[in-house]
Amino acid sequence: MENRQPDVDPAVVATADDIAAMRTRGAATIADAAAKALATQAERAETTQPAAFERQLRAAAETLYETRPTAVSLPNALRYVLRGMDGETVTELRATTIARAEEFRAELAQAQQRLGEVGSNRLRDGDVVMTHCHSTDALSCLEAALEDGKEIEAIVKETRPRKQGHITAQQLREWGVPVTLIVDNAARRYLDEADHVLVGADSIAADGSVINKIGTSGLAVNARERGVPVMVAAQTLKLHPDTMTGHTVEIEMRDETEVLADDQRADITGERDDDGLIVENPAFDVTPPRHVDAIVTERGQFPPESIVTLMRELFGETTGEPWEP
Ligand SMILES: O=P(O)(O)OC[C@H]1O[C@H](OP(=O)(O)O)[C@H](O)[C@@H]1O
Repeated sequence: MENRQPDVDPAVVATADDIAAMRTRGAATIADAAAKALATQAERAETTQPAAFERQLRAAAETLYETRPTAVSLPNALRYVLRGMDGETVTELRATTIARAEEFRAELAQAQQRLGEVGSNRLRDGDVVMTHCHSTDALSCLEAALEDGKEIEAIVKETRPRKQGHITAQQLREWGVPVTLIVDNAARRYLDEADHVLVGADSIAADGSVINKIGTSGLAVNARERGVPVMVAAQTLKLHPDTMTGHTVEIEMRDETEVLADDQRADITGERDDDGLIVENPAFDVTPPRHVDAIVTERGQFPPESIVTLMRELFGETTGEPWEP
């Protein structure tokens, strides 16, 4: 990423690059990396002027924010850290910002653990869980169930195009969970063997819609038809405050080469200079609340339609860009 903000520390730009390229990915992991990057910016900011310090922190937040548009955990993290930046001097501003970032990261880990315990209560000994993509919140539920001594099996969707299902399979096998890996197209067939669909979320809208990895909505529709409950594991950090005031969540469109490599495109188009072949690569889709049974958070589980009450409690009616004072 080109550093258009001269005062932004190279480490922050590197974090932003990693998020944009998905070397750092997953909504919670992105939030954690962003908070850490703001702490680094605070540590390294070279100025004795409080106003310049604040400007640099806001510029760093903007650089991080511009990486990927869908996971609201990113702006929520930036907003949380910047709201803790307080003091009359650079020394005070630096200390409060770093402390706030550390507090955010600790709370993130705790929330994920608490959420896992709630989600685990929905799982019974011997259950088979179908997963989509890789979600640390969803895995936390499985980890807690295993710690409770429950035997769990998993059907893991590979999740085209980036195949993050492999990361899920790797983690589950490390924990000793029997895993059946399937291509996405086989999901409906294998739903007959599943007791739950368990997915994470990048954002939750005020009406209870779940924005998650592309393919989640089709899976949820099929699960409903088969009578398999759909459980969404999402820390309250995934609640999207702007949706309370009518905004929609932007769906990230990623590069076509994730779907079709250049040589594969050439196989299709041959010698033709073919602009009639279009590849679309949306990273996320929207699952309406009627196809979701429960949203599991660190504050308990909620039917999707009631999530707005929690959002009001947590955010009030305030929104705005994360770097705005
Ligand atoms: O926060 P946790 O639960 O780890 O992940 C939540 C979601 O983030 C991921 O997005 P991507 O892979 O970054 O595009 C997946 O869609 C996953 O379900």
